[in-house]
Parts: sequence; C-alpha cells; structure tokens
Amino acid sequence: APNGSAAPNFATRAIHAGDAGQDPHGALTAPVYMTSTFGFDSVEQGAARFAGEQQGHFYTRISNPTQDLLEQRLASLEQGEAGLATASGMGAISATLWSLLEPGDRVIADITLYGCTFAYLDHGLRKFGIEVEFVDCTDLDALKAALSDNTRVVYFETPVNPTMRLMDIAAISDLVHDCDPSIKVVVDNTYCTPALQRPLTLGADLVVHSATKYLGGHGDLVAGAVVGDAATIEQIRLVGLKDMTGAVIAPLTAFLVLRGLKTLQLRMERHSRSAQALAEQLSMQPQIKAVHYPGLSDNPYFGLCWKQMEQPGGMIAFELKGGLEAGMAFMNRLKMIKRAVSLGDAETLCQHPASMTHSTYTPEQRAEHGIAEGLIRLSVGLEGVEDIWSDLLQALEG
Ligand SMILES: CSC/C=C(/NCc1c(COP(=O)(O)O)cnc(C)c1O)C(=O)O
Repeated sequence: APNGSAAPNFATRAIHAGDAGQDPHGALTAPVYMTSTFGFDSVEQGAARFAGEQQGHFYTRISNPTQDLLEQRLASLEQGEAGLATASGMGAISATLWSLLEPGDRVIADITLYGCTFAYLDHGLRKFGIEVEFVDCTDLDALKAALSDNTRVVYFETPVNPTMRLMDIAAISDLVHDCDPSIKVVVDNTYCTPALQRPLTLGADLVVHSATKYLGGHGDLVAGAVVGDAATIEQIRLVGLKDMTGAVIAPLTAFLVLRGLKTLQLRMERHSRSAQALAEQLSMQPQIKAVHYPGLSDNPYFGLCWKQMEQPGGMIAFELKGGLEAGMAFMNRLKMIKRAVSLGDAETLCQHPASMTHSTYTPEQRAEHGIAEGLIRLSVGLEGVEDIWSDLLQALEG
C-alpha cells in the first residue's frame, strides 16, 4: 500500500469539493464567468480589494469565480492549503520559480526534465543570475552534496518525462528539509496526478501540473496549476502570475478542467490498467530492446512505485533493438495511434523525445541527461486495449 494512503473519498471530492454554492440559480455545473473585470459598490470597496483588505474579485488576471472553484478543488485533491490555476504548465512552473528566486539563488533540479522546463532553467533563469545545478535526484548522496547556503529550490518530476525514472519524494523532502527547512521542494506531478500520488502528503512544499494532460484529460485545452501552502500560493498569484508572467487561465478553460476532474480517478485507473498490460506485452517482443515502466516487476523503480503511487500510470517509454532508425520506421507504421506530442489524452499518442519534446537538449546533453536517441514515448489512451495492442504489434512486425 502506498505511503500517505489515498485521500478519503478522492472521487467524491473531485466532483464536489469547493464552494459550489456560488450560483444564485442553483446551476449544477460551475458558471463560466466570461468577464475581464468586476464592479465595485464603492471606490472604497475597490481600493480595499486591490489592497487585499477585503475578499473579492477585481480583475480576471488575478482571480475569477470559475478559476476559484477549480483552485479549491485542485487544492483538495492534492491535499494542499491553496491552489492557483494558470494558462499552461509552463505558466505554472515559471510563475512559481519567478516568485521564489532572486539573483544569486540556486536551483537544484533532476538531470531529466520535460524539454521546456529544462530550457526555462538552463537557458532562461541562468540569464538572470540564478545558479542552476542538474543532479541525479535518485542519488541522495549526490543531492545532499549539491545543497548549499544559497539553495532555494529543489525541483523534479516523478515519473520523469520521458525516461520513467522515479524519485523518492519522502526521502528527498526529508533530506532537503533536514538540511534547510526553508528550501522549497517542488514536484511536477503531471504524469501521476493526485489520483495516483500526492507529493504534499510526502513532504514536498509545492506541486505543479500541466493540466493540459490528465487533469483536463481530453486533449482539448492547455492549462497549468500549482498547489501548496496558502501564503506561498498567494505570493505566486500576486508576483509570478499577476506581474512576472501574466499566464492567466481562461474561464472557459477552467470550466473544462473542472469537467475533466470529475472522471480523473476513473480515467487514471483505465490508463494504468491498459499501460500495465501493454508494457508486459511489449517486453516480450523480439524487436524490443528495453521497456521502461515502473509496474514491471523487473523495473528498478518497482518497489518505489508501489510505495508512493496508487498505480503505475499511463506512460511507457521503450527502445527498439534497431535503435533510432527502427524506432522511426515503427512510429511511421502506426495507424490508429497518433504521432503527436502531449500526453494524458483519451487518444493513445506516440512520439520521439529526441527530435520532439526533448529537442531543447543538445544531443550531448541528452546523452548526459539519460535520454536515448532511439527512445519512444507512448501515452496509453482509453481505447480498447486490444486495439492499441494490435496497432503496436503490426507496427513492430512491419
Ligand atoms: C511541446 S511538447 C508538448 C508538451 C509536453 N509536456 C508538457 C509538460 C509541461 C508543460 O506543460 P504545458 O505548458 O501545459 O505544455 C510541464 N511538465 C511536464 C511533465 C510536461 O510533460 C509533452 O508532450 O511532454
């Protein structure tokens, strides 16, 4: 059984948590407040809201009632005090780090990150005098040695996009906070969602998401979120979102993410069950060199997977014996499965990290950061698993 056992009635709170009493007409679904701005009863009320002395909306870049319900629901699901929804996952990540960091500070990040997160750290933050150190965070000794007086953030994904390594959230959080309780441990929980793992219950300080993926769940939106303690979330809202990025979520998008959350647990169960079956099938095929899936009993992260995750999730990475050339030919033979980036959609998606999602790394950096040129990433969808398998098999057998 996983640590920090599943929050009670997760599925119920994914449908009901938050202030649903907001609609005077009793509408069952969240009203979509398509408004840029909000009127004040008096100048004094406006001033009080701008000053934060009075609760209430004043401009949709800072808050909006539809967004507010989504933030309450996400905070409940991740078991955090507060949440902030954003225009994209990169919006959540950049608004968070812009709020937490100043020149001279140091960020320690795992060696493998989603490509644009890597680019934001490696090509972006460095330009503003922030030290960035990439460390294999599965190696706690290396992580401890990298901690320094000016370290303000430790950042990682688990499972990692795209290589499927797992990080021990509790062990990392304890190690970092034993060294300095003020260091923020920031976990990107996109691959799992709170349906499968809740980093805040394992000692992390903040959780970020690309809500574009499983949270929305239908490949029809781009959005992000960050969840954590109320004070830090308020700082990220008023600094990182309001001023540093402007990465505001649209009210209609917030509505669509709310709708996605209602089936999140159901979908994650199906994604995981299908991925487990497909990973086992793939690993038995003669063309396959390696399958990286934490639900496989010979996977090096199998124990950690069942310690901190409810299920192994819907993402699989694998390599063919014929390397990159065979991988490209395999992907070009797929019929139902879409050749597309992103993940967590109802549709099964297949892509080539080296030339797509992780092309922000140079080939040398990919080698250094453990991303094989021939690696293929599969986001297992909600189609009949037998249909997904028959497409994979015909493409393998070429
Ligand atoms: C152009 S590639 C398509 C996007 C992909 N990933 C996104 C992503 C983000 C950023 O999230 P947005 O800003 O909502 O895309 C943050 N964190 C993680 C673990 C992610 O996977 C992708 O296909 O791997």
